[in-house]
Amino acid sequence: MAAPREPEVIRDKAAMRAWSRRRRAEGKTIAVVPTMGYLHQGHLSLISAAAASADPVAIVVTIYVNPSQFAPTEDLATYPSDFDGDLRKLTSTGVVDAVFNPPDLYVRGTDRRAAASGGAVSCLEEAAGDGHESWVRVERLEKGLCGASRPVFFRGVATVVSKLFNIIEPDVAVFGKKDYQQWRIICRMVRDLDFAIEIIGSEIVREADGLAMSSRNVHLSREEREKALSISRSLVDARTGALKGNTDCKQIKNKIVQTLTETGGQVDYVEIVEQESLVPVEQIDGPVVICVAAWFGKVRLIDNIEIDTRS
Ligand SMILES: Nc1ncnc2c1ncn2[C@@H]1O[C@H](COP(=O)(O)OP(=O)(O)OP(=O)(O)O)[C@@H](O)[C@H]1O
Ligand SMILES: CC(C)(CO)[C@@H](O)C(=O)[O-]
Ligand code: BAL
Repeated sequence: MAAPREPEVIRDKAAMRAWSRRRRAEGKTIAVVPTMGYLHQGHLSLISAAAASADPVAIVVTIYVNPSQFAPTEDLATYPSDFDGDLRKLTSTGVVDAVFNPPDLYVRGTDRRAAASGGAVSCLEEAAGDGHESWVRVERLEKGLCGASRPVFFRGVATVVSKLFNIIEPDVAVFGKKDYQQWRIICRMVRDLDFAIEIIGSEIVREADGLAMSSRNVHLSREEREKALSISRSLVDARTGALKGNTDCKQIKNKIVQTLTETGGQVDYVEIVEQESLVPVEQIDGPVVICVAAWFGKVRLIDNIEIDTRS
């Protein structure tokens, strides 16, 4: 493990771009790990993947809770944050060179409604006149799964990630497969819009008992957390069953819904889709991923498991 080293904290877009260009001029590959902070081992695994992606490499971790990916009914206001704790964790890795932590990435404009809420609108839909109005959409991939219940989510993600790419100008960007649809959408966006950036998808990091690590887990009570283990357990059971020949998707989905519901979860969706296209399938006979979103108390959790019955 590398010796602890405190990263440089950069809050200004122009300073960030200038920093990246200096590092590139020194011959370094720039790798970025976009996050919303409140870091855990899942995030640190993305940093390890960034460190392994090139040599010499300069690693930038972004910490920015992007308002435009939250609908007004969602949890922007309660999203956990602990910048000092994050900085300590990043320092302890010894490999992070810079943290990009901008106060705001959007031009708010002078629209009266946005100004009335201090410009701090949770969804930028209302920004009008001279405010932000340009959006990146990955039209088909954004529709299903999380896109069905989070209407502005992927538009906000694709847009803010494009902005981060334009500011940081990375060669490599690392995303977690925990947010499977998000990872696939970013891959498609980079391909379609000719961003010269290699996207690395990094495996899900779990707690010892199987729960996928997530910043939002902090909001689970002890009982909710125990019940939420039914997500990873039902996914592992489904995979074991599929590898033994139980490949009927309707049956598999019904079983997962039943397990989650019986343990007190409220299911948002359970879907079995092709890994790259995210098109739903009826039978598992190629590379698929089972994706789940479910509420435990006030916390919406997502998880997934990849299955390839041919391998
Ligand atoms: N358990 C995990 N394993 C691997 N990658 C992860 C894990 N949790 C988050 N990531 C990845 O970290 C990046 C930043 O995610 P984010 O900051 O939203 O954290 P998060 O834990 O997913 O938070 P939440 O799900 O509560 O929004 C994303 O690419 C995400 O997929
Ligand atoms: C990619 C991201 C940093 C964009 O805000 C966010 O959606 C996340 O943390 O997964
Ligand atoms: N990890 C994805 C960020 C979000 O849920 O808003």
